[in-house]
Amino acid sequence: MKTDRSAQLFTQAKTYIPGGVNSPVRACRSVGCDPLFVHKASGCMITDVDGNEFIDFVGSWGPMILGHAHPEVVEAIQAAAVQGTSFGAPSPLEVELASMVCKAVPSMDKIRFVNSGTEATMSAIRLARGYTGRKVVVKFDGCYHGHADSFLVKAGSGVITLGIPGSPGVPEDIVKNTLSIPYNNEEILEQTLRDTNLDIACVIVEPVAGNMGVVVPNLGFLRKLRELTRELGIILIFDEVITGFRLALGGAQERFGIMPDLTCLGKIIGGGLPVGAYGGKRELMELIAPDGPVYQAGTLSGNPLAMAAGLAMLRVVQRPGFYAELEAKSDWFGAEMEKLAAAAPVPISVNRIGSLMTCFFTRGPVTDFTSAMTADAALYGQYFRHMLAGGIWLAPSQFEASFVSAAHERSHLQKALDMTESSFKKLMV
Ligand SMILES: Cc1ncc(COP(=O)(O)O)c(C=O)c1O
Ligand SMILES: N[C@H](C=O)CCC(=O)O
Repeated sequence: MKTDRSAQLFTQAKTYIPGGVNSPVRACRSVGCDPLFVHKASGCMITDVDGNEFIDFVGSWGPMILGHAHPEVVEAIQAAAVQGTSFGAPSPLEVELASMVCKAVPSMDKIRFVNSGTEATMSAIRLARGYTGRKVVVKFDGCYHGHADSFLVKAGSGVITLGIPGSPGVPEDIVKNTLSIPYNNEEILEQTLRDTNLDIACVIVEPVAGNMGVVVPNLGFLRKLRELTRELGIILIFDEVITGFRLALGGAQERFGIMPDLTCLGKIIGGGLPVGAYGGKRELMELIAPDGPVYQAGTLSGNPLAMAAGLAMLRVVQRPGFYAELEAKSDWFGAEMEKLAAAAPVPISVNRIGSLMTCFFTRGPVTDFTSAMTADAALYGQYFRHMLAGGIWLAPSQFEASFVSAAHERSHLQKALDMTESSFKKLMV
């Protein structure tokens, strides 16, 4: 594969940008190659600056549920752009998207738009602390909630990929108010939440973990989490930045029938433009300024281009049969992957729910951070490189999700399966 132009750009990028990238996992270090620079993307295809074409299973880390450059999304952005790109004042599109999201997400009465998933989670824990008057945030090992100080404790995503245990620059005083406990472990959960020495304001959870690779929760664990937090007056925050509008129109909460107090969103609701949001019960959301004293603001929040893109995307996903179709093809794809994994020369464990999947290079089952960490990241690196050479664009880390989109047709998925079969055969232990 010719990669001269990407190599040139990477050299130039490293001169001006730390590691040559604007988000660490993109540097592809854990999979042993340099990043390819993207020229364009359309549907489920992505084309690099050297003209190589790939079937994309990253989808910009989740937002592109319709595939790239969906005509209705592009048209909406163009139409919004000619009216002005930011006003710093309310505009009608925000109201329309807010009402659409609140109607779709079962537990959400009110919503506040921000500019990223990180801003959403950071603001949600501030609100939880403001409401309860308590300090401690409980999270789960291997879950990732963005890069705000409070979350960089046993975090997932790039933090695992790069093997960074915490992060310099995050004061001890902040970290001591974050408690990270194992995912899917009801006993430790109950012990922790009932500990009267802890001043717990909230629990934040990915209702399906996507940032240590995909880890599906035991329903009993999520139910227990809901019961205990309700009983103990602790705010339950679902971080649905990945799962929102992906696992169902109403996200994981609709799929599992478990309602949090606050929900964080991002990715799909911005149609591929920078966005985040948090929302929930009226009584909580009315504490946010200017209605209440919990301050949170943003120059570009409710940006008209992001609102227009999000609205266009959400209109499409609400069409009859959208999720049933995405689910059916993901089920078929996942089942075929499981057959290939079972026949592979090395142990591989496939975790999947709906259109989210991770092949862990370990015997499994992978149910939490400890079992995810038994995966052989070097073997994943080999797999990644074989797949890339065969025209398949996967997440450049063992500890991330793959995403199937509405734009993937059976032929694309079959090509990915064929490449997977031959890549598995080439793996060298
Ligand atoms: C579950 C989850 N929460 C929060 C974030 C942070 O979102 P962002 O990268 O938009 O800040 C991400 C992704 O990065 C995520 O996957
Ligand atoms: N795992 C992250 C989002 O879900 C990956 C995105 C990033 O941090 O670049």
